[in-house]
Amino acid sequence: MSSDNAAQREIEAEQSYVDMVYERLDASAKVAQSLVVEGMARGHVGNEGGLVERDAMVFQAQRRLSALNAAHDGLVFGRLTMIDGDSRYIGRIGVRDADREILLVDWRAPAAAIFYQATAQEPAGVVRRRVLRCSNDQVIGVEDDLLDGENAPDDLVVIGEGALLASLTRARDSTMHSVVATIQKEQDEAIRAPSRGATTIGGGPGTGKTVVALHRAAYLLYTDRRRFESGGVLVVGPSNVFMSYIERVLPSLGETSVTLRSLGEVVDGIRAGRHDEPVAAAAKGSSRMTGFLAKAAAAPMPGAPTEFRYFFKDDVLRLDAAQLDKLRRQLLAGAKRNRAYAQAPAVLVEALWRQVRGERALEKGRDDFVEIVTTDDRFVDFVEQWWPPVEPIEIWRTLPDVIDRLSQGTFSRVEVEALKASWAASEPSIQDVPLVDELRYLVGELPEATDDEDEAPKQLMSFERREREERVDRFRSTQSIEDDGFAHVLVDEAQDLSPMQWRMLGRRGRHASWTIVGDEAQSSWPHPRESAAARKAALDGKPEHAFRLSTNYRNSAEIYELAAKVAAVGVADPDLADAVRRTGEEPRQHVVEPGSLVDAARDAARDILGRVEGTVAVVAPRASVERLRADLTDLVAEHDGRLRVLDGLDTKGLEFDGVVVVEPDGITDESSAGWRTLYVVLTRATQLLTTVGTTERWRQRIS
Ligand SMILES: Nc1ncnc2c1ncn2[C@@H]1O[C@H](COP(=O)(O)OP(=O)(O)OP(=O)(O)O)[C@@H](O)[C@H]1O
Repeated sequence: MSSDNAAQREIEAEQSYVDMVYERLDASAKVAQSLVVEGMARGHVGNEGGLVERDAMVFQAQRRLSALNAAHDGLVFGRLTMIDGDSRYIGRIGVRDADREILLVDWRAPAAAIFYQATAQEPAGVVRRRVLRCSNDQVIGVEDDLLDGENAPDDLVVIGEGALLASLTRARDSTMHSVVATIQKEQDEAIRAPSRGATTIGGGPGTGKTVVALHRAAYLLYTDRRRFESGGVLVVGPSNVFMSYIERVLPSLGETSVTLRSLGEVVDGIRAGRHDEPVAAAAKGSSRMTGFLAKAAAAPMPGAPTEFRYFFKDDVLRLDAAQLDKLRRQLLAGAKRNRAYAQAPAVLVEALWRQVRGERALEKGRDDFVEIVTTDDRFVDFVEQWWPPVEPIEIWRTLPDVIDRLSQGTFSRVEVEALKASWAASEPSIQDVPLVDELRYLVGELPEATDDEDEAPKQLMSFERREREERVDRFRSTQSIEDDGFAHVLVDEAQDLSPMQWRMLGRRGRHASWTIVGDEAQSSWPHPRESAAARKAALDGKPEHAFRLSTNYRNSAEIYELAAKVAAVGVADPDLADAVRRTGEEPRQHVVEPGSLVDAARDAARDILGRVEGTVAVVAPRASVERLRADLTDLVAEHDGRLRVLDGLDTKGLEFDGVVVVEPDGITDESSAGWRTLYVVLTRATQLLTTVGTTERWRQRIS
């Protein structure tokens, strides 16, 4: 029998088992669907109990349905043949037959752990590990590992060269895929680590840190669904491009309840996608910002009145700037700015009452005075201007105007100018988001508005109702800070987090367990010590458990050898990974005249596009990427979806079959973290790498 025939026979045999599992999956989906319909019908009963019951039932059934649908593609991916002849099938979710017998073991269940843990040295009762390659519900191939040849029956068929290699050499597309069928032992250990304190996953580029962390999120949800689903799991990555790259992994593992946010989107209501230039970015990320922001959060809004005059019977009552300032401090000493909103009228009225000397007023007494003043539009208008409820973003907009006055000595002249220039753009950058978050916590929230006029803060009584609601609604465009906490926080590319970003995430993970993924050698943050201190504060004494991944599954050995030399310039003692896959394709380097740089980049991209099947990136320094993108519009359009033009920072965490690096010296010169950024860029390529530059100082430095 030829090996092709043998493989075909095995595929057919597996297909009949897989068909049976799909039949059961479809039956479960039908049950879930009918529960949704039944649940909806219960709503028509009309009483409150019926509605609550309906909501719970429909919610559960719909969740089950979406998990079943999400797991459909490639549902069955593994089979263990045990020493006693039994078989165990492993899949994205668990499936039982009509008699509740297990047909498919969920990959996260303890019974599936040996699928990942068994090795030829320690087979743990497994004779053969088989990976089923499927396209939707069709088995298209099998790849076997014989783990225990001595105990294998004579007729055991072993096919293929191993599933891992087959999966590593596939062409890359625009999204990351689950690696559930080929998780390696050291990766599995990090995935299944208990959820206590902070689990850190380190290792060089391409070692699977991201994909492992995502599988870990799915694992945690499986092991303690109540805790993690109700408390929430937050996954934070560096950029919007990165988030869309990873967004399909968890749904394909049947998990749809995880919150994915890029660093520019952590605060509700803000979607920032732009990086600041390095000087402004470093200043905004520094913990020196905290003191300045605290002052800005306490300062009067620009244009706030500095005096109040009030004519009352025989008196002219007056609060001057110094008195108002004192009252302001008194209010802020007692509560956060927006919380003090309700107390402001009382404090002002009290200060005015102390000035009353006229007999007529004194005779009528304090209560009469308070009643008259607080319902007088002149007073109400003044309070509204002097102590308005503020959105953090409104204070953020004042920063360029107050920085000179409020930050004396904290920032250098160069930093102040860079900050002002960056704030000239009307929308926040990625680096501004933690600043807005800091301000949210500094100013606090308004007390809940109430529909009952009597309970509403007094100062609003004579206001038009519509105006009040508008203001309060606007304020609420930012979610309540009480809702920020999560049960688990997973941070990817953590080496890049600035101190201010750590503070922002720390607030979300105060009571959470954490998974922290990173590689110092890829860091683009220039001040690691300051960040380490902020990280420590964010984790607040939680115990850390470290895992290190050692094999680079992404880069060819040829590409990684070049990149590793660049890493050694960027950081002392980089954590280098073992890249074992050789392709015979050495990276190419071209040096050209400045006038032909764009043409050379275009030629290199065209060449690579012709030699790989999957995605290609052209990567340039930040300062020139927009221009290059415009120059290459036609090429990008011609290769719809396969070619992207990016700057170095935007390539974080991504991978492409081919990469063209334009002007590497421009990338290393860009910031003090430039060499590490170049290391990141070079390690994005799975197969082909070409550099094109007008100079080659970087090559001389590493040779
Ligand atoms: N066990 C595995 N089986 C198949 N592919 C894998 C495995 N582990 C990792 N990979 C693949 O290797 C590539 C790199 O993985 P990933 O992006 O998670 O690495 P990383 O360590 O986060 O990299 P970087 O630090 O450079 O961003 C991905 O294509 C991933 O699917």
